Amino acid sequence: MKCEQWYQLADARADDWQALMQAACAKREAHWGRQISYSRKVFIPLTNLCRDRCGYCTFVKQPGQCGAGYLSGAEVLSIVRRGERLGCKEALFSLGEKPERRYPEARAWLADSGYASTLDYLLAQCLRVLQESTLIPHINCGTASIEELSRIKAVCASFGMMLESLSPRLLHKGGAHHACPDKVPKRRLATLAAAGELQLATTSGILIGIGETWRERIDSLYALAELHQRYGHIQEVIVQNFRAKAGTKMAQFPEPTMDDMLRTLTAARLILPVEVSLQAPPNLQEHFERYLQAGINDFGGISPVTQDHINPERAWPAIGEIARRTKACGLQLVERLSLYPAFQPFLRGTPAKAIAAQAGDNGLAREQSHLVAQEA
Ligand SMILES: O=c1nc2n(C[C@H](O)[C@H](O)[C@H](O)CO)c3cc(O)ccc3cc-2c(=O)[nH]1
Ligand SMILES: C[C@H]1O[C@@H](n2cnc3c(N)ncnc32)[C@H](O)[C@@H]1O
Ligand code: MET
Ligand code: SF4
Repeated sequence: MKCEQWYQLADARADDWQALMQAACAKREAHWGRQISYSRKVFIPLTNLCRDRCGYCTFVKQPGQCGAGYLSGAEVLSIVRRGERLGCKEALFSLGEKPERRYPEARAWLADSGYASTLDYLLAQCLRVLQESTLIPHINCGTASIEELSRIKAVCASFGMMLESLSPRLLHKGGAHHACPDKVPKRRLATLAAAGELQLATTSGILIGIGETWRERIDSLYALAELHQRYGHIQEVIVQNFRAKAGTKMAQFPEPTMDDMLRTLTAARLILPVEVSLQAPPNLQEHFERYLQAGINDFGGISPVTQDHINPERAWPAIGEIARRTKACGLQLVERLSLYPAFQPFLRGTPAKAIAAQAGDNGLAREQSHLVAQEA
């Protein structure tokens, strides 16, 4: 289907969508089979300070609202050790954008600790996790230059940055991305392209229901598909539904419905190349198993240890519960590693060794080496 035809589906009838959802499921099954994956992770909010002000975000804090401003090395390691004990494989470092450019407090903390920037501190913590634990960092630090990304590549297996939306209107006064230099679509696209140049396995995605139109949503999906066609580095695309949060500028903004999610996921599955994993989070909607009917093959990072620091009021369903509801849909929930196997050749040095150690002894074939062998 052409881009123009997707635009026109904005006001399609339920019947039309039924057939498209079936096509999305058939496409999923042809490549991913009947297995739906998730990654067992710990979430490490290295700093809640951020120079941006997204209208939907409760993660962001001001100096004085978040202790020292940064987690200490000991705090990071303590989260990681708890994760190791519960079989986690991924350490998701998620943090605010370049807070030292906004806050003297952040600059002072970094200088006292011997670091020139948040990125330097992040890289030091990731290296330590890589060297001293069995977990592998997945870094979600926002926009970055190609030089920064090449340093990032040395200490992780994969990088994540949501495109969010290509809509430039969201940057206007009253929009979700007003006063957010790091949410300018061009800068997001440039970061994703630089990751492609470096052959850094990348997770991206869109946040839906933040004021974008259906057309803009389709444009965002096409932009991600084109990036992957050009560089081959997009390992997964997340379609995440906006949740309104008290205390934010968008507290009264309407949330996307289940139908919005199903239609967007269907479009994503049919627009993106099939080898790009399609992920939706199970904790942001009651009947998340319905996403399976729109062609997703992955539920993303789920933690038995930490909360979802981005959506702290939305507890993850227990992994057993997700497995049960997936099975009731005729599919099987399986654990995967943070890096998909097609991307192992991207890795060099320490991250390559770490992934080989995680993938090496699971007794599965190479193409399934990102899956964790199930108990008999
Ligand atoms: O628990 C969460 N994990 C989030 N993840 C992690 C994700 O669920 C997986 O852990 C990774 O995709 C690795 O598989 C993100 C990763 C990104 O690269 C970009 C955005 C997100 C957003 C979230 C999120 O809101 N909550
Ligand atoms: C880490 C990712 O979490 C997403 N994110 C941030 N705030 C919210 C919210 N209120 N609802 C849903 N997703 C959110 C953004 O897409 C960000 O990139
Ligand atoms: N601040 C980064 C971003 O918005 C990381 C995720 S939000 C904590 O892209
Ligand atoms: S979503 Fe990320 S960039 Fe936006 S305010 Fe929150 S921490 Fe900052």
